[in-house]
Amino acid sequence: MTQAETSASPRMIAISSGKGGVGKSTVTANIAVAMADAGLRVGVVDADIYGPSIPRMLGIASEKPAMSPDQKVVPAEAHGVKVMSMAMLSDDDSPAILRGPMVTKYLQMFVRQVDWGALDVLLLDLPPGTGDIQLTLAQAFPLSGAVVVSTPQDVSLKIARRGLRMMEQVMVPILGVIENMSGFTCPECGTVTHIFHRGGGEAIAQELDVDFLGEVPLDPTVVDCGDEGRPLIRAAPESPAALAYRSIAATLAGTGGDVAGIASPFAWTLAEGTGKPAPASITKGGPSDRLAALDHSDGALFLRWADGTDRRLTDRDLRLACQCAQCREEMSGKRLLNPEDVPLDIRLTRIWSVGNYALGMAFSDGHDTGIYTFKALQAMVPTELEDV
Ligand SMILES: Nc1ncnc2c1ncn2[C@@H]1O[C@H](COP(=O)(O)OP(=O)(O)OP(=O)(O)O)[C@@H](O)[C@H]1O
Repeated sequence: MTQAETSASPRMIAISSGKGGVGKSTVTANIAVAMADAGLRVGVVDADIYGPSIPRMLGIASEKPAMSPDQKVVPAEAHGVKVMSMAMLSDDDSPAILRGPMVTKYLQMFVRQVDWGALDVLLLDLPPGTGDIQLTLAQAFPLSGAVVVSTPQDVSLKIARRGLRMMEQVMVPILGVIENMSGFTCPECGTVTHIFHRGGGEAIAQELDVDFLGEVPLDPTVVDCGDEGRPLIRAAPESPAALAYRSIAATLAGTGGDVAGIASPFAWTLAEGTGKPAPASITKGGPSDRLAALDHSDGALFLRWADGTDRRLTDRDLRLACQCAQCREEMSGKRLLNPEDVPLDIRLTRIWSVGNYALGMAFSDGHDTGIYTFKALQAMVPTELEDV
């Protein structure tokens, strides 16, 4: 039975890198084909909106995509992999002028407005870096996990470490580290020689307690393959780099990476009773930082965590705890909201998921800019008595 038959949505894996040019897109294209060869239904979102290269690497012609009868974009398909990329929508140069919020908008469209059909895995080739765009993307999608690609050089590994920390902050599980261009494959005899310091990726993985997924050697054929639109895994399937791609793909396809807890995204409108997330199963000793159930009654929100513990917080306590810039001074953390201005009968009106790590909440006073991290919700103690 495939993954898609057992779960409604595909496993969404982000392929990230702290800096550009480390081979993130090449890795994405090759492991996508390796997964498709292994029988998985695979999609790739080329989220590297400023330098989309997946279509070229997979030999996809730059034609405007067709629309499905229900007005969704039909993804391109090559080597058994479905692809959506900015390169398919515009000229090469135009994406660079997009600002951060537009990038997120486009990418949400790439995930939700594309006629993917049934998929087992959706790989997201993220833009390089650890800035706002990457953070927003990690928040916008219910990612099952992220992979960090790095090269063996010290500076690149330091940057990879930053990328891993960023994913940790937004509670995206890190599925592992890939070291690319690790050693040189001789074009004559296929022997791999380590020209840079070896083992840095593995050391970072160890240091941060995540898996080391493998090392892909530097192979001049990779460059020609990328330019010819034929991934190495097809052009030289027995080369050391192709073997590495296949082994990484097998590990990623096999590892859980599924997020325990209620399915996201969701948006629950309390008055209408629409969009309430279904409760998820609870495992003894399960993760305490995943939400397993949400309920609301008598002016209070009930939260149950995946380890079985729960918490009841009144709507007013939640409104008072808002950490947004209107309610808290950013630097000092001082509360700007006067508790006397918050009516005793204030009510929650909407609750929605923010990535895998927080809830957004709207209240009957019209306030809706607060983001409540699971961590903050767990640490909350009722404040109403002392505030009134
Ligand atoms: N293992 C490898 N051996 C040799 N060349 C490689 C290898 N991996 C990637 N390359 C080459 O390195 C260059 C950069 O690769 P790629 O475009 O995949 O990097 P990227 O991290 O996605 O870059 P960007 O910052 O543009 O997103 C390409 O020319 C590619 O062919």
